[in-house]
Amino acid sequence: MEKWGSIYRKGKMLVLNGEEQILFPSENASEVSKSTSLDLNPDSVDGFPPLSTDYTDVGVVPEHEKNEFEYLIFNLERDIEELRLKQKKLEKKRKEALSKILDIKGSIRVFCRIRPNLLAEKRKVSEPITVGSERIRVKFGGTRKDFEFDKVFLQDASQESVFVEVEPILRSAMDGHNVCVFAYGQTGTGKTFTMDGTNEQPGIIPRALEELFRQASLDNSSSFSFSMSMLEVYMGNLRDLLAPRPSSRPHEPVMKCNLNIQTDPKGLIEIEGLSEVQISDYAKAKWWYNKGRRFRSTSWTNVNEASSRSHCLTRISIFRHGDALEAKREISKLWMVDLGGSERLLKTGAKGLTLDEGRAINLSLSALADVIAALKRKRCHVPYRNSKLTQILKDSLGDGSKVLMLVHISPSEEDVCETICSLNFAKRARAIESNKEVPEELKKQREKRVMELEEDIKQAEKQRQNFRQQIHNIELKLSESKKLFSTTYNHVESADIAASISPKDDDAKEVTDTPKASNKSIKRSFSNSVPRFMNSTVASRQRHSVAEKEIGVKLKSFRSMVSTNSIHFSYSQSLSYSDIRIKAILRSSNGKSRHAERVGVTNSVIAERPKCNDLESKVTAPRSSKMVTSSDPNLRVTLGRHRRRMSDLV
Ligand SMILES: Nc1ncnc2c1ncn2[C@@H]1O[C@H](COP(=O)(O)OP(=O)(O)OP(=O)(O)O)[C@@H](O)[C@H]1O
Repeated sequence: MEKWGSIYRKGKMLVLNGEEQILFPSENASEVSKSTSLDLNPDSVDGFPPLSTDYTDVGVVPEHEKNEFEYLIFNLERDIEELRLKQKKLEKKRKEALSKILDIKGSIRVFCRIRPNLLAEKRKVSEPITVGSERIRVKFGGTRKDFEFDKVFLQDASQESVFVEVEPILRSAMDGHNVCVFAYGQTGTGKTFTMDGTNEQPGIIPRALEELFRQASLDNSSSFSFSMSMLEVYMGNLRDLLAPRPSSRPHEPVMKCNLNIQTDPKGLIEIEGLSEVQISDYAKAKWWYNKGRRFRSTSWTNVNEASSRSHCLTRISIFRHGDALEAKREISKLWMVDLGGSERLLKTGAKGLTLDEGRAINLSLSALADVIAALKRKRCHVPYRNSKLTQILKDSLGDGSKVLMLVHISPSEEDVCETICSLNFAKRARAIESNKEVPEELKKQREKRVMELEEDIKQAEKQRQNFRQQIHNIELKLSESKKLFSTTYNHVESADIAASISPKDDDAKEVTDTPKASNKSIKRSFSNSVPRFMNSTVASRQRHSVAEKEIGVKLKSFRSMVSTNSIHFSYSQSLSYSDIRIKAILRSSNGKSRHAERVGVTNSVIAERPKCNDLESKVTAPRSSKMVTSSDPNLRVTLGRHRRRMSDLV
C-alpha cells in the first residue's frame, strides 16, 4: 500500500503520509485506568468511548482533489476536540473527588502551629504543651485540657510542610470555590511568619501565588487570569494597600479609608474603590505583594517588635475562561488573611493608640469567631454585619466556600492563658468537642475513602497529562498538514503555471503545456484549426523524446526514493515539488491527467507519455481548478499574458 497522501491505523499508531506517526489516544490509557475506582478507561462505555475516527477502516483516504487533505485535517481537528472533551470529563471527575475529600475533611478545617521557642524562652524548661499529630494537651493550674485539630504542626515544622497541607484548598479555589486561609493567634506566635515568611523561608502567600501560576500553566482545558488586591482592616476602617501613591512621596502610605463594602444582587461582595492589579506572572504578583506588605501598620509592643496592628487581607481573584464552546468567565476569590494578634491588653503594655488598635482587633476577632460558629452550626442568622472583617468576607465564608484556619500558639508557660484562649477559638470554629471523639472505626473509613479519592485525583491528573501530550502531538500534525496543504496547492499550481508558460524552457513547456484558460479557449487552441506551424515537427519530437527520457530517469529515481522511505515527505522536505518537470509529468501521467480529461485534450504529447502507476497518481498533488485563477496578482498577470499569447496564435 502506498503511503503518500494516506492515513491509516497501524496498531495504536496513526500513520500519515507513510512515515508520520501519532500516538493513538488510547495509548497507555487502559494501564492508567485499571487501578482506579473512577471509571477512567477511555475505551469503556461509561468512561470514554474510543475516538470516532476508525483509522483501520479508513485505509487510504479516497483520492479526489483536495479531499485527501481536507479529510485529514477535519479528522485531526475532530480528534483534538474529542480529546479536549475527555480532558474536561476527567477535570470534572477530579473536581468532584477533591470536593468530596474536602467535604469529608470538612469545609472549615483547623490546623495548629506551635512556634519554636524564642531565645529568651529557651532557658525555661517547663512547657505546658504536649502534642500528638492531631491533638494538643495543655496543662494549666493542675488541670489538663485536650484539643483536637485536623493537623498539628510541631515547632520544627518547615514552611514547606505547612504549605503542602494548604495546597488542596488552593486547587479548590482554581476549581471555582471561594476560599479563605486565616492565620489566627496571640501576638508574636508566628502568624506573619506563616503567611509571609522570609526570603529564605517563604510563607503561604508567596508560595500560593507561585502555585496558582504553576497550576494555571498545567491546565489546558481552560485558561486562567488573576488579579490582586490588598487591604488592611485597621481600627474598623479599610485601607487600600495597593493604592497609587504620589510620586513625590512614594513610600508613604496613602490613607484611603473611604472604601465601601457593597453587596450585589447575587450576594457577591465588592469593595468600592479598592485597587485591583492584574498579575500576569509570579514575578509581577510577588512585586505587588511586597509593595502592599510594606504599607502594613505595625508597631512595637512588649510581645513583638513588629506587631501587626491590623488584619491584613490579600485577595486573589481567579478568572477562569473556558474554551470557545464554553466561553463563560468564572470568578472565584482566594483570601489569605494575616489576622491581627489576639492579645491580653495588659500584657502587651499597650497604651493610647496601640491600646485602641488591640481592642479593635479583639472585637473583630470575636465577630469572626461568631460567624464561623454560626456557619458551623448551620444557623439561619449569621452575624456578618458585626465587623468590617466579616462583612468583607461574607461571600467567601458561607455555602460552597472553603475555610482554613491556622491557629498559632506559643510553647511558653507564660503564654498559657492566651494559648488556651486561642485553642478555645479553634475548637469553636471546628465545633468538635475533644471529649466527644469520632469513633475509631468511622475515622478509619473516612481515611480510607480520602485515600481512594486522592488516588483518583492522581490518576485523573496523570491521564489528563497524557491527553495533553496527545493533543500537543496532534496539534503539531495538524499544523504540519495545514502547511503542507497550503504549500502544496500554492506551490504546485504556481509552479505549474510558471512552468507551462516559461518561454525559455521549451521541453518543459511541451510537457506541461496544460492550458489554464477556459475549456472553450483550450479546445480552440488544440483543434485542427491551429496553424500548421503549431504542429510538432520531426526536430521538436526528437527534442521531446530526449526530454522525456531525462524526466523518466528522474521519475524512476524519485519513485525509488519514495519507496525506500529515504524521503520524508513533509512540507519542509518536499523533494518532488522542487522539480517542476517531475511534478508535471507525475501529474499528467498514466494518460489520466485530470486536466486533460477535464478539458478533453487530445494532445499527442500527453498521449505519448510513459504510463505511471497508482503511486504516481497519488503523489500528484490534489488540484483545484480554482487555483488557475490564483489570487496571487503575479500569477494573474502571467496567466493573462499567457492567454494573450494563445489568442494571438488563433
Ligand atoms: N515557625 C517559626 N520559625 C521560626 N521563627 C518563627 C516562627 N514563628 C514565629 N517566628 C518568629 O517569631 C517572631 C514573631 O513572629 P510573627 O511576627 O510572625 O508573629 P505574629 O503572630 O505575626 O505577631 P503579631 O500578631 O504581633 O503581628 C518573629 O521574629 C518570627 O520570625
